[in-house]
Amino acid sequence: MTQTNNNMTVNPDLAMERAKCNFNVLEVTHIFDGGERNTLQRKKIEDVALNSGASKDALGEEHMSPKEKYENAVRKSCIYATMMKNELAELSGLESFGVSSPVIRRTADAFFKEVSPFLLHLGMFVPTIMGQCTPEQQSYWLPRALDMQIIGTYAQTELGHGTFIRGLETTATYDPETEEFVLHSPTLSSYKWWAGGLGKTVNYCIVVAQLYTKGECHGTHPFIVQIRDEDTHVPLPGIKVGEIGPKMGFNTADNGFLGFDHYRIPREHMLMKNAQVLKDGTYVKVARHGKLTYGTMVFVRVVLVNEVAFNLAKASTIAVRYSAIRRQSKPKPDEVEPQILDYVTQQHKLFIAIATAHALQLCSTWLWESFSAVLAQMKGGNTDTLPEFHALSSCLKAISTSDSAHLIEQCRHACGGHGYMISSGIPNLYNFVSATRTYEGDYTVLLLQTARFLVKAYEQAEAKKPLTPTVSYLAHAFSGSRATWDNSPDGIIRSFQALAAGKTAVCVTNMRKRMRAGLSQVDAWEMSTIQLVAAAEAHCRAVIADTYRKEIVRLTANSSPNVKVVMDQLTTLYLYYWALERTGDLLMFTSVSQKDLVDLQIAYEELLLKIRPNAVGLVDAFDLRDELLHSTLGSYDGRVYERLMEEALKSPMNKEPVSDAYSKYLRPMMKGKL
Ligand SMILES: CC/C=C\C/C=C\C/C=C\C/C=C\C=C\C(=O)SCCNC(=O)CCNC(=O)[C@H](O)C(C)(C)COP(=O)(O)OP(=O)(O)OC[C@H]1O[C@@H](n2cnc3c(N)ncnc32)[C@H](O)[C@@H]1OP(=O)(O)O
Ligand SMILES: Cc1cc2nc3c(=O)[nH]c(=O)nc-3n(C[C@H](O)[C@H](O)[C@H](O)COP(=O)(O)OP(=O)(O)OC[C@H]3O[C@@H](n4cnc5c(N)ncnc54)[C@H](O)[C@@H]3O)c2cc1C
Repeated sequence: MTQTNNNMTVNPDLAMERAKCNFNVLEVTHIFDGGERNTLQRKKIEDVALNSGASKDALGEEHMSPKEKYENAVRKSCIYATMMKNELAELSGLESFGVSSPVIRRTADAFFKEVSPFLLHLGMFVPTIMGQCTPEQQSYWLPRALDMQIIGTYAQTELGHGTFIRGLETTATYDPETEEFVLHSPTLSSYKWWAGGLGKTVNYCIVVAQLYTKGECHGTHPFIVQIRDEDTHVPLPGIKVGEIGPKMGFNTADNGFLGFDHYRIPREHMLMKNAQVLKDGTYVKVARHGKLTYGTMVFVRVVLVNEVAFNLAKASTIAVRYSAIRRQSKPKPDEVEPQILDYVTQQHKLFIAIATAHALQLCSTWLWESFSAVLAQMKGGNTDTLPEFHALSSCLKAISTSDSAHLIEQCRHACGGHGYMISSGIPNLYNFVSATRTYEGDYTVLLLQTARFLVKAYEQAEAKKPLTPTVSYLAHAFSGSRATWDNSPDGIIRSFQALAAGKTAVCVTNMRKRMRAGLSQVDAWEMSTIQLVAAAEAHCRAVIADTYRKEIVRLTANSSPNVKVVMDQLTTLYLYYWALERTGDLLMFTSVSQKDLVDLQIAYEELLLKIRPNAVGLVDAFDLRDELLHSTLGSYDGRVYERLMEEALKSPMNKEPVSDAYSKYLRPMMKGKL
């Protein structure tokens, strides 16, 4: 593994762990990166972007005021944007800045402990222009956006509605006299709320509003709207815009609010790929599927699976390296205190995080490829695969973000008190990832979208109609007997599928019973939603397990024997872990016995011991440079205590020997003079 400083002194425990590792770390790096070519390209990009030191701050972000933090984030965003235009675009094989790649996104993380105020420009503004504009509109807006002559965001959510897009209240009313749309915020709850970069950074945004023309509402549509002067950056007349205030994370993203007072924009500023308003106000629907205007959200849901895999890889790197250098307690009085990584409970907390990072990384690549295939079909006018893809991307977004947030928090627990320090890097990772569970579609809401699809697929299976690939297992849901338990990887995956099918069947049966008892379809659905969410979760676990296993078998076909073994151990660990988490369900829907489960628990514990010697090698294989980790606990050299002390000494509280608070409050109080 290449490090920036080859002469570093490494903590002896970490050095010992690296000597113990029995597989070729670089080979696993290639698997995680999706091939040797990608690794080489990533390293080149990282070298150019990070070796200059431009990502570093003189004073840690955490010691800055909110205003200083924001300004510093803008400063570094501009440096990074300029690098991307100049050096990085060619290196990454991108034609121009803006069409971001995961590697470019990841490298940017070295510049920000929280996030860039440009995240929404790259993440949603540019993709919406690419996905929702006509070719003419694109040729006008895209070059300006890619060149950062304009900076934009995506303002959909309002104070009153986020989930229920059809309930948005902002109106865009067409005026044929002037050939303009009049944007208006009729109520407080209709104010746009949350859009990243809106508070202070952007001068344009995509606004999602209810379209009215000829007195008729045609539902929500996207518009491109200038909100600040291109020269002075002053908000334009009719625009009320500001920043929404401190949050749990995302504090450098200047999330904002936005209101319109009869604000006029040209007709051409409606994004017209999927629907158009002609000069005379006639509404023309172009798209063959009603939900294509939700396309940017689907894109970001796909991207997020990769994003959280990366953040989980970071958290597990920090926690595993720290657990290798940390020694605590003395279970054997005559021996030295063990590394905390030797505790089986610690391995139970951490190895699933490593395995999940791999599982999600591989699923994200597979999901991206499926997305590309769906997009290619849609280009030819065929939207048949969209419902399945919507169901798939919804559940993968929900489960990947939720599992990653949970496991990052588990990594923090694994680091004891020091994990609670901002300088450990884990709190910022958690704050970032826990938000991903909510934004771009809340966890429960998205799983219920998948459940809709599962119920329909179940009914198709019942009617012996053909099923789409991700739910083909439902065809076996009507055998009448419980699935046969078998603890081989394929056997466990079949059991996960049986759980998903069984849970879906229970939902359908209960809904039908409730409807027979007099409930409406909507109420019967509502009463079953706890189980529907559980069914969608089970379906998603089956998809992840199946994809992870198949991809690892494929990707390690030519690997060296020890790499094959360790990758197989990780996938097996993932399967055992989730089987043991779902023992109740397995007992309900498969033939598993109490003895089978006791045996599985023992096999799981033995697997942890087998993985233990390679644990540091496995996180080294994520190949995350120190600049990306921002962590006192997780650096490659393991100088944990030195770094913790160095960081503590940087605290502005340590600048003066006696705090002003002493003379102002403590002394008067102690002397009875307050
Ligand atoms: C380069 C980038 C690098 C890195 C990126 C890193 C970070 C990310 C970048 C930015 C993130 C930061 C900020 C976050 C931004 C945001 O959060 S933007 C706002 C996002 N908002 C949401 O996600 C709202 C969630 N709500 C919805 O999606 C929908 O409203 C809904 C809950 C799905 C329901 O919609 P609706 O009420 O209109 O529909 P239904 O009546 O329930 O369903 C009707 C049928 O339509 C189907 N459907 C719904 N959605 C879709 C879709 N997207 N595609 C296809 N089909 C869809 C639905 O299944 C129903 O089908 P039916 O069952 O056959 O009837
Ligand atoms: C950090 C961050 C950044 C964001 N950035 C942007 C941005 O740039 N642009 C933008 O437009 N938006 C942005 N958002 C908004 C985000 O998309 C919404 O917050 C998200 O979609 C959830 O919607 P909501 O807030 O309305 O939650 P709500 O829908 O009010 O959810 C609250 C609770 O109600 C439950 N619930 C709601 N509806 C249902 C239902 N039908 N069935 C069962 N349960 C339900 C949910 O599960 C949840 O438990 C951002 C949010 C965050 C946190």
